Amino acid sequence: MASPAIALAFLPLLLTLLIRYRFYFVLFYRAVLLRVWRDCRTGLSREERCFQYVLTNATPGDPESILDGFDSWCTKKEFISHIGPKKGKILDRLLSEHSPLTVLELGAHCGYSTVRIARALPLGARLFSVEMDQKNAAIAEKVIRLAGFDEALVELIVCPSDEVIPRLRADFDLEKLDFVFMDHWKKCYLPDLQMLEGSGLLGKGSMILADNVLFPGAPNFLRYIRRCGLYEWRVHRATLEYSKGIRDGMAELVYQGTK
Ligand SMILES: C[S@@+](CC[C@H](N)C(=O)[O-])C[C@H]1O[C@@H](n2cnc3c(N)ncnc32)[C@H](O)[C@@H]1O
Ligand SMILES: [Mg+2]
Repeated sequence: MASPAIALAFLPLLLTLLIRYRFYFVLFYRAVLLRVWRDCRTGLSREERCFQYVLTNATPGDPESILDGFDSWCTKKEFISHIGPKKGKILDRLLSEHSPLTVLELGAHCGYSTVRIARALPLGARLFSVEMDQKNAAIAEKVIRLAGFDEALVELIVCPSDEVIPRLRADFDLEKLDFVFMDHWKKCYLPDLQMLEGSGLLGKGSMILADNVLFPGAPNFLRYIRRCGLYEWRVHRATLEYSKGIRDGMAELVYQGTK
């Protein structure tokens, strides 16, 4: 007799939690449960499913239609953590304001942000995109070439960031990085930033844009940039890609070094 009464007593609390955290429940459903179910049903990864959709719906050589294909899939079908159209517009604006000639991207995944960056670069620019997962990189490579970008503009480096950063100067003939987009595992943001500082590739005015610093979050990275005194910085507040109601942000850093 006691259990229905206990259940009733907890009902308001349960409802409050459900309402307060509804966006996180939706994200968990879309990013985890739906993904596992579709992986089993199709025998494909979510990246492969997404790529198949883009391939059938986008126009080769047209980066806009490729980005639209990704956005449409990720909004209507499955969550994939591309930067997405809303935060993507902040990235677009910063690129058009700074016209960087040498760009490093950490975490290409399926190549969505790679295409987004490449299409905004001035003539003669080079984009080095780093992705450590072989399967993701294989999709990214196809997406980049489908968008019409050749290897002179976009070079995909299949390697963990901490192995490639120390080799950038010698192996890729780089003197200075004008723009770095960080969107790989959040625990790598701080060590990779410090490795970039040590490499001498950051010069006065080099910009670093780091995605998802509020969700999933990169607290050590934010603490460091607040204290180190090497950067002018701000956080662009936004919502998580392809989600409503989950607060996220991108950190924009401008290196104040002397080079
Ligand atoms: C959030 S996804 C990147 C999304 C992509 N930037 C976009 O907006 O379309 C993160 C990717 O970073 C890759 N990654 C994570 N840590 C890495 C590292 N240390 N070095 C290279 N790639 C890494 C993962 O394999 C994954 O594909
Ligand atoms: Mg991201």
